[in-house]
Amino acid sequence: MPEALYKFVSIPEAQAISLRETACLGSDTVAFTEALGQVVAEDVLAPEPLPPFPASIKDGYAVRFAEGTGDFSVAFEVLAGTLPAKLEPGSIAYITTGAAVPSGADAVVQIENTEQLPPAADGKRRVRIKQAASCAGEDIRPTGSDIKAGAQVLRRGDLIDPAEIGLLATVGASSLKVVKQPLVAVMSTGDELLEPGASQLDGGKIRDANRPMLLAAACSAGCKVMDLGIATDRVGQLEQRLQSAIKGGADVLITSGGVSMGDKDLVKPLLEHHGRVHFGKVRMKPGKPLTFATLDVPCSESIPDSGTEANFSQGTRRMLVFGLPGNPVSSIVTFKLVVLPCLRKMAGWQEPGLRRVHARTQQDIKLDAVRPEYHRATLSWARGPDGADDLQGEFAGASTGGQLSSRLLSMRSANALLELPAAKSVLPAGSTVSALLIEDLGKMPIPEVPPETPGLSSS
Ligand SMILES: Nc1nc2c(c(=O)[nH]1)N[C@H]1C(S)=C(S)[C@@H](COP(=O)(O)OP(=O)(O)OC[C@H]3O[C@@H](n4cnc5c(N)ncnc54)[C@H](O)[C@@H]3O)O[C@H]1N2
Ligand code: MOO
Repeated sequence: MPEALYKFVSIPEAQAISLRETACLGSDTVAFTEALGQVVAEDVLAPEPLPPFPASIKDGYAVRFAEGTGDFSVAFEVLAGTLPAKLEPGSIAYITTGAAVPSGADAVVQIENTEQLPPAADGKRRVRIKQAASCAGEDIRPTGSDIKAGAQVLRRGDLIDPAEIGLLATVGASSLKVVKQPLVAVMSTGDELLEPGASQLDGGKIRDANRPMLLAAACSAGCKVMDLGIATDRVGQLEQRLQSAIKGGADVLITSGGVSMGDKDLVKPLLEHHGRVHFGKVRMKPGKPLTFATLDVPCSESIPDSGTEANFSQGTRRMLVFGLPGNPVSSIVTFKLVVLPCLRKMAGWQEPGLRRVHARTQQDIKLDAVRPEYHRATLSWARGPDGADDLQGEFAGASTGGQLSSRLLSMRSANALLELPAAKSVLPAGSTVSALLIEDLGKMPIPEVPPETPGLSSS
């Protein structure tokens, strides 16, 4: 059915429908070093306490707290990674940070609070404790004070960032169960498209921007990808690539182009032929013809029938298909708003939606009379009214300029989509709007600090 005959859905409806059709993938066991960006599928427990022994927090001397200040002979040295002897009364032991505190000692005095004395007649080192430890246990990490034996260090559903990799290493979890990464196939459609490496643009051609961009977007969402190339506007070409996605085991197929009203907009009919189109028109700008379908396709791997090795039955599986509009900005914006939450849900995220903050607009913005707009903007942190107070600051949302859905430059350095209502009016600069985060705010630009006015600087 042509786009005109589809019922409009809103973006929240489109997100709810596509998420409802999306299931979390199964789990895989992987080496912990390969797990970055994935979601943990089982709780991870610490098999032993950390530190596994009482450990010194400082370079200094292991002492008996009750013996206080005075001159002591240094009985032995404890270096990190060695096993100490017992400390007898009346002596102290040199110790380095992280080394095991000898039994008999119950505090560590840092080097700064001691003084080297001339060696004793038997050649033993002697040290003066000038300032005693203030309590028993000072500068000692007790056994298990960082992590108790049996403690849950990662919970099912946690996302693995570098710190989690460090935790897995700490507890010796050399492999673990994680939710599988979705396999995402991407194709571009359109007779006008050339490979990005094409040196000349003759005869009405342009370079294919969407496929590399969407492959990169899927990669940065932690997915595995399959590049299906460019399909010309012919049913056979689209069909052949669809079959490649199915045979290749793709969980998701993303197409771009060919979803609007033209004679050559063939994606919707193709998806209707093979599966169920859940929506084909979304009340949003950019991205109106966004299309979502589910296809029940043969499993790429044969499933062994119970017990009999020789007998394999062919099951079916669900493949999601997102037909994104061809305009490059519409493609990437609909990817962020609708595809990304589904990829996250498949990968095991508990809260797959985009995060929302408030931002103050920096320019007047003309609103679209009919469609709510997702206006590309760069958020930065604006300081409070006196220009110095970070705690009273807020996000400033600067428009990336012309918002035509062909102008990919409007996505450059955009880290948020301002959610603007449809209205026949202009939203004045200084308005507070909600903004959906589409990039890591840790990379947002740092606003310049205004130069100090002479004579007004605070002391
Ligand atoms: N009569 C109507 N025409 C259009 C309507 C409409 O409601 N009535 N909607 C417009 C809107 S809104 C959009 S968005 C586009 C989407 O169209 P398609 O998804 O069918 O995309 P194409 O027509 O194939 O391409 C649109 C535009 O984008 C360029 N393009 C396509 N693919 C790529 C690519 N891989 N890399 C770079 N650029 C690409 C293409 O050359 C076109 O300029 O439809 C409007 N039309
Ligand atoms: O929906 Mo389109 O993306 O306005 O050009």
